[in-house]
Amino acid sequence: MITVLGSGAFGTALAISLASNGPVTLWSRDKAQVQRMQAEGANTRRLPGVSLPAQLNVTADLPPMSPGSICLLSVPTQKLRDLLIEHGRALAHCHLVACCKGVERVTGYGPTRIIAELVPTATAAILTGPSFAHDIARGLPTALTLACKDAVVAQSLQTALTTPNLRIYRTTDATGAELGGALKNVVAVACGVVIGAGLGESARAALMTRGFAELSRMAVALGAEQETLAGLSGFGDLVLTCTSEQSRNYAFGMSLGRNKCFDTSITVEGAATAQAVSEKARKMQIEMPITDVVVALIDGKLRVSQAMDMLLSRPLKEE
Ligand SMILES: NC(=O)c1ccc[n+]([C@@H]2O[C@H](COP(=O)([O-])OP(=O)(O)OC[C@H]3O[C@@H](n4cnc5c(N)ncnc54)[C@H](O)[C@@H]3O)[C@@H](O)[C@H]2O)c1
Ligand SMILES: O=P(O)(O)OC[C@H](O)CO
Repeated sequence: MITVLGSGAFGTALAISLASNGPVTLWSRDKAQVQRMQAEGANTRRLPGVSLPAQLNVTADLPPMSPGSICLLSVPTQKLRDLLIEHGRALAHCHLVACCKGVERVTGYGPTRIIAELVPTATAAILTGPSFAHDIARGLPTALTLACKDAVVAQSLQTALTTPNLRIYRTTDATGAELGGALKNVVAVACGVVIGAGLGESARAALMTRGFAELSRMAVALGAEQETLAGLSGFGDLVLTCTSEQSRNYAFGMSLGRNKCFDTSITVEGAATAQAVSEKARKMQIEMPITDVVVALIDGKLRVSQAMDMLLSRPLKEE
């Protein structure tokens, strides 16, 4: 039995897809939301228009976990620590699969390191790659990367999480998989700004390319393999997130580019990640000009025109 913790858009979508293999439990901390989902047979707040299958049990009571149980942790990265502080003991001997993309603002840690710190007896893994919750929930074909440092566990999770519409690849490079997924969100915010401000698709293509160079520089310095970054969890997700208005990071960037407000209740992982990574890069003396500009725009310290001037006036160099 697979348990998904967190009944937001992504957790619900994964639970729906996994239910085509067998029974799945979807846990939410919010009793009222559970009652609504049970009554309506859908998660109308986060995934409107998609019915919950019969094999999916929605509950506010965390079921007992036997050793080796698979638990997907689908909450925003900035909330993962709170979830594990509250429920880590119940998850002590599970395979914990982070389903979030970000770097923790306060510590600079990625999801697998947060798991390792708070639940050291569990196995930490991450599921990431180009995928919109609505696409997965509607049964559209999607390919993701499952990363776990333990090759044997990686293989068993790959098998368990593959469904008719979810094709899972595996890697032991958890650092590469989680950094690619986290850092592409920052580039997506920047691309949204460019399109929102009417600067054109050529500028976006340049930003995506230089953004990929920037995220690779940082991720490799932190131990990622370049091959992983060029795969689904890095380049693949960068392409999706930087080109679709379905992306919340991209949509947030567009609102910055248009000088419009954005609903603060919407999960935008790239904002906190940009701040965490910009600080880390400064300490490591790694140049991340796009990330720095995203932070300055979010903080209101730069206008879009000034940001573009800063990026375009950098010293000329080899590609
Ligand atoms: N939505 C997508 O299309 C998509 C696709 C791929 C990956 N992701 C990733 O999935 C992660 C979650 O995103 P989402 O779209 O599901 O967000 P969401 O905003 O739809 O849902 C977040 C959920 O987390 C719950 N939550 C927050 N703090 C919690 C806590 N302490 N304990 C228990 N539950 C808590 C909230 O109640 C909410 O149900 C993000 O890292 C995102 O990058 C999302
Ligand atoms: O809506 P976003 O921007 O959080 O993107 C969702 C996924 O990460 C895309 O793969």
